[in-house]
Amino acid sequence: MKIAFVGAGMIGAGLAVNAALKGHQVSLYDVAPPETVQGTVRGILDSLTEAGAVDAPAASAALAGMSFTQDLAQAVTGARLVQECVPERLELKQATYRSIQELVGAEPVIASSTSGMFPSALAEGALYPERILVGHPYNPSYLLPLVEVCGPRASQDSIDTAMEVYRAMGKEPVLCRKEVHGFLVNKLSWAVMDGAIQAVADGVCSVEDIDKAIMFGPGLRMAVTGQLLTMSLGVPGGFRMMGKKYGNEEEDSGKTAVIQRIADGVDEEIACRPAEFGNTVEGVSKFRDRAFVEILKLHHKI
Ligand SMILES: NC(=O)C1=CN([C@@H]2O[C@H](COP(=O)(O)OP(=O)(O)OC[C@H]3O[C@@H](n4cnc5c(N)ncnc54)[C@H](O)[C@@H]3O)[C@@H](O)[C@H]2O)C=CC1
Ligand SMILES: O=C(O)[C@@H](O)C(=O)[C@H](O)[C@@H](O)CO
Repeated sequence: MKIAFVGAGMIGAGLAVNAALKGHQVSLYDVAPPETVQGTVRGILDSLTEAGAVDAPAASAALAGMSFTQDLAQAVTGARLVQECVPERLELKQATYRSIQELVGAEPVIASSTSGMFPSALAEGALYPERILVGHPYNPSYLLPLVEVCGPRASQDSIDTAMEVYRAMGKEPVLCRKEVHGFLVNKLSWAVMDGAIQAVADGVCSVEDIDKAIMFGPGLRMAVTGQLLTMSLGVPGGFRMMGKKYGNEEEDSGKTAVIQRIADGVDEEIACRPAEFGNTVEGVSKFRDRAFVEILKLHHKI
């Protein structure tokens, strides 16, 4: 399938490389000269090759499958999805969508990489607002799998198409059902950043120590088992027993319904995991430990 990337800087070029490495037809449109964008793409492919993520023939084939243009019509015509990655300016994004939809109508889904703008604001004034949603990636976009899809007012076909295209790019799309500040995890990422800044500002720790604390503690766990599964693994009996273990039984008594919902969700998450990643509590714990060992070896901690 053809996927177009409008704005091919740090984020757009990275996502375009993902799509090209999966064999899709990829077009990159930017106001910068094509050779500038090609240079960005080559740099990403070199990084992936040096890191052992791809081999040189695959990198060359990916580059050959990409077209670089300053002609928007050429870039977006025939695209299933247009990933918008222009600078974080609302008017610029809205003008970009109008230009795209004037050229190709409601054909492509338009997904914005925006860090925090709401899809309803982005779609204001659009010819086909139901085709506009957010597909928020994480830097470095050529490696981090997450794309947060958010579009409560987009059509179901638009949502389904975006999820399908991201999976075909090898990404891990998750659906953010409501327009909330920071979507699913930018909100958490910004909260961690604010907390880290405050700890340093208050003289509680150094910059290096707060980063070490995160990367060798909760950050390492989150990288392998998220947050809710992580906490569940730390308590015999799982999430249902958290209050008892940490002495919050009285406080938790008022949250029984949500704790039950989380515990049931963790049980389902474990059961739905592929066997090789562990689909029992014991299996997940063993997978977790294997993953920690590999990461800690890179940090020369093992
Ligand atoms: N950098 C990051 O860590 C992340 C950024 N984002 C979001 O992704 C979007 C892009 O950010 P970056 O890639 O970091 O910015 P960037 O500045 O690296 O790339 C933006 C690209 O857009 C091009 N551009 C400017 N005006 C244009 C126009 N009218 N039409 C087409 N292209 C145009 C620029 O030449 C540049 O190549 C922003 O909305 C940002 O908030 C999302 C996740 C992470
Ligand atoms: O951190 C990321 O890669 C993304 O969440 C982003 O959108 C931006 O970096 C944003 O967090 C900057 O505030």
